Amino acid sequence: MEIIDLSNYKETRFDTAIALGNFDGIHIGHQQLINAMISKAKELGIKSSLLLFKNHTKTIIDNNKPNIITSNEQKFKICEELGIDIIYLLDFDDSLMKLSGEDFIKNIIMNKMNGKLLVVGFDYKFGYKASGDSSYLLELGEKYNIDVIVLDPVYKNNEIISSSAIRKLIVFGHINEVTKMLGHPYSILGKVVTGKNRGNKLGFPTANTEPIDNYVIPKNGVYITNTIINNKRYLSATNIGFNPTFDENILKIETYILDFSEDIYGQIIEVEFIDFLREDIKFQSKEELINQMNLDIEMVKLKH
Ligand SMILES: Cc1cc2nc3c(=O)[nH]c(=O)nc-3n(C[C@H](O)[C@H](O)[C@H](O)COP(=O)(O)O)c2cc1C
Ligand SMILES: Nc1ncnc2c1ncn2[C@@H]1O[C@H](COP(=O)(O)OP(=O)(O)O)[C@@H](O)[C@H]1O
Repeated sequence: MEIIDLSNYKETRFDTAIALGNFDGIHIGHQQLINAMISKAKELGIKSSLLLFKNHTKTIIDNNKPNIITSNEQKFKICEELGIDIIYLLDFDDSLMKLSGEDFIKNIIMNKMNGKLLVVGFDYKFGYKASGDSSYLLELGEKYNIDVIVLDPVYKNNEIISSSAIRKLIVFGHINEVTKMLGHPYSILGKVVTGKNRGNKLGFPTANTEPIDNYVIPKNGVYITNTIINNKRYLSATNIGFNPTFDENILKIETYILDFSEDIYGQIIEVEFIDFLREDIKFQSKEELINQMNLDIEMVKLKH
């Protein structure tokens, strides 16, 4: 897979099929759309691609940094696994925001990417103030001789699978549902930072992580997780909360990694959420907390 930054680039080597959208989470609906785009691209003998914005469109439109499910780095990895040929990256800036739908198709899709086929979801919106919808895209496709495929929504339990539905499920800690809708575990990439140095003394050192992006944070509690360090996956238990036993006031995401004893301060690790175990509790003593943590680890071993 090739990653191409379109800020100072123009595709002149080949024609492309392009999936358009935000693709936050790359959930099973997104995956179906991407797979449809890849098979059609193969049929036509052109390259399969995805257009992503380097920054979320909302950061420019209303100065709002929305919570995300997947960072761009994670999207690249999933796209590579799906078999996409190219990821195009575009800065979403003021001038791009103000492009009309028609100019977006002419200036970006045609002139910069040699787009011959566009695949979008039923609710795709484009152009200044999201004025263009899928039927307008079909019209423009006719006008400029670009194939356009609009796909129907994908349902799970009578509900449309959407990034916003998944964000809510994450916030409520419904991890099983999240995994079913995503088709892969929800995971947070974070840098290991120092904490209060209490973990080791309790017999449970924890890697405290500072998320690398503005992720949706699951509700406070203890989770069965997998932690990926240097491409190796370890079973782990993650606590999200304010350490109520110690009356702290900073939200921490901290992970005890089973069968592990390395110093990983400063490293970027990935924590995959597998299941919710229990609520965060204020214990009366350190000993009670340690007893409960031992039980948690037993549960992690049993349930994973
Ligand atoms: C599996 C697990 C469960 C935890 N559960 C709780 C809890 O219920 N209540 C609480 O106050 N802290 C809980 N903690 C957090 C500990 O208080 C925390 O790891 C300890 O204070 C170490 O903090 P430090 O990383 O700043 O040194 C839990 C930690 C782990 C790894
Ligand atoms: N099994 C383990 N799980 C998590 N971190 C571990 C483990 N073994 C060693 N470590 C290291 O120990 C650090 C955590 O120790 P801890 O006493 O909890 O200190 P801190 O309060 O700085 O997090 C981690 O950041 C990591 O570098």
